Order: sequence, then structure tokens, then C-alpha cells
Amino acid sequence: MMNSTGQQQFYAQVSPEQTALKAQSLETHQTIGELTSDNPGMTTRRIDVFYNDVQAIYDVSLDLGEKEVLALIGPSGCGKSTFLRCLNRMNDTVAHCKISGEISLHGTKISEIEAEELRSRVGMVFQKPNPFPKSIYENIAYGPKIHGLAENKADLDEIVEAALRKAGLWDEVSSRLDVPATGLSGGQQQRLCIARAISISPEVILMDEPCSALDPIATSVIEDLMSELKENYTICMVTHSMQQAKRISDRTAYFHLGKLIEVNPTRQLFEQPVHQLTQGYLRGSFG
Ligand SMILES: Nc1ncnc2c1ncn2[C@@H]1O[C@H](COP(=O)(O)OP(=O)(O)OP(=O)(O)O)[C@@H](O)[C@H]1O
Repeated sequence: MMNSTGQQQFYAQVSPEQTALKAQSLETHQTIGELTSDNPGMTTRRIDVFYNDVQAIYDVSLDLGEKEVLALIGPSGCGKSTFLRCLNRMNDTVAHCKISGEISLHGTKISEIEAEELRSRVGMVFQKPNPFPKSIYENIAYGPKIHGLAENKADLDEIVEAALRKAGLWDEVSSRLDVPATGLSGGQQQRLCIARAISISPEVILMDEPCSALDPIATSVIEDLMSELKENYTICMVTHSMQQAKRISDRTAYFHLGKLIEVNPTRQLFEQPVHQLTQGYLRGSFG
């Protein structure tokens, strides 16, 4: 492991004003900790993000280790979701958002991967469960169908069942696959959305506060599920719950005002935070 900055390569051009802002902001900033992984699933180098002329992310370089859970924590508005959304180019859909730097998925720059393919390889689960207004079966079958993963109905049935089993939902829904998914409980809907993400065999799963709309019991079911999923998937999760980050992540990254302040193995970050901003946040002084 080592600190890394990497060479800057732009895939969306920022304006001279934005570059000047960036130059000012970088004078004093250096991330503490282990930015890189020996076995990265994704690498990000020198990421800057602007919404119009307001910079939301400053020069972030960070790897997602293969089959690790990386938690992104920090006060509201520090840029966690913005950074997460860079990883599958969700920010491309925001016209006034400009990103520079380089992001790679298993060695391929994501700027060279077609957006739809990228989003099938880097799946996403959102804060609020968002099932399609269709049956439970169709929610899962949709992705595999459009990506041509099933040759026939039997194949598709198998994919749907496997995804629901992996998401720990099969036993609860196997007898009613044709009912509307919107009739499931919030926790079940979130597991359905995880099953939907898994059904197209992504390499990475992004989760943006996946439990924030759930009660403690549903949260604990999703946390158990995430711990199981990391056997097979690389997961990057935004969370406001420090307990959740402690329980399930391998590494934790602390953001503050758009900068990656400190990143280290979770236990180390929580027990021996180095930067005073990390210490203050973990003590609950702000956030
Ligand atoms: N679509 C947008 N247009 C303009 N500014 C935005 C947009 N999305 C986010 N921002 C700004 O970028 C900054 C980072 O926001 P972001 O949502 O990434 O933070 P966050 O750490 O995920 O916050 P929270 O924990 O409250 O969800 C904030 O100042 C926010 O107001």
C-alpha cells in the first residue's frame, strides 16, 4: 500500500476559472492513509468535480479494493454522493456537472466504456428503494433481458431465482412473483433493488445510504446481506451511520468539504484517527 497521486488525465474539460479555483484549494491538502489497494477493482485518480463554478470534490485519488466494502463517511454536503456517482458516470446526467481526472474499472478507463454497459458493470442501490411499477419477477428479469443474459424463459427464471436468493428474499416472495413489487415492505423493496442490481452480475455495487429509509430490523437484514455480498462483489457505500461503517466496511474514507481527508482500514480509522477533522467528526463535534 502507498500514497498515490497518479498522472492527471481529463475526460471532461474544466474551465480556466475552475482550474484556478482548484489550484487555490490544493495548496494545503494532502490525504492521510492508504489510498491505494494492492488488488483494485476500481481506481480513481485526481478527481475534481464542479457544479457550475462551485467545486464539490477536490483532487481525490482512491482505490476500491477487489471484494472489499469501502465506506464513505463525512458531514452532510461533503461530497460523498457526488464522488460515488462519478464511479458509474451518474453525474454525466447532470448538465452543469463537470468532472476531471481518471477513473478505471479493472484497468479500463470508464470514459471509454459505453454508459449503459458501465452501469451494468457498476450497479447502484439508492437511498430510497425504487422498484419499477411492475411485478417482483419483472423487476429482476428486466436487466438480464435487455442485456441478453438469458436465452430462454427457463434461463431467465433461473437468474431471477438466483438473484432473489442472493438478496435473501426468495423465501419471502417465491409464491407471489407476479404481484406488484411496490406492495412489498420498505426493507423487502430494498432487498429487491439489491437483487435487481445483482441480476446482471455487476463487478462493483455502489450503495448510497441504502438503509437510511429502513427501520433497525430491516437495516440489520441488509447489513447481513452486504457482509455476504462482499464475498463476491466490490462494494462502495455512503453511510451516515458510523456504527454501520464499523460493522460492515473493511476500509473507511472520511470526506470533509469535498476533500478526502483520511482513509484507512476501518478499525484503524475509528480507533486511531490521525487528522484533527477526522477526530472531530468521530467525536461527534460536527456532522
Ligand atoms: N445536482 C447538483 N447541483 C448543484 N450542486 C450540487 C448538486 N448535487 C450536489 N451538489 C452540491 O455538492 C456538494 C456535495 O453534495 P453531495 O450530495 O455529494 O454531499 P453528501 O456528502 O453526499 O451529502 P449528504 O450526506 O447530505 O447526502 C454540496 O454542496 C451540494 O449542495
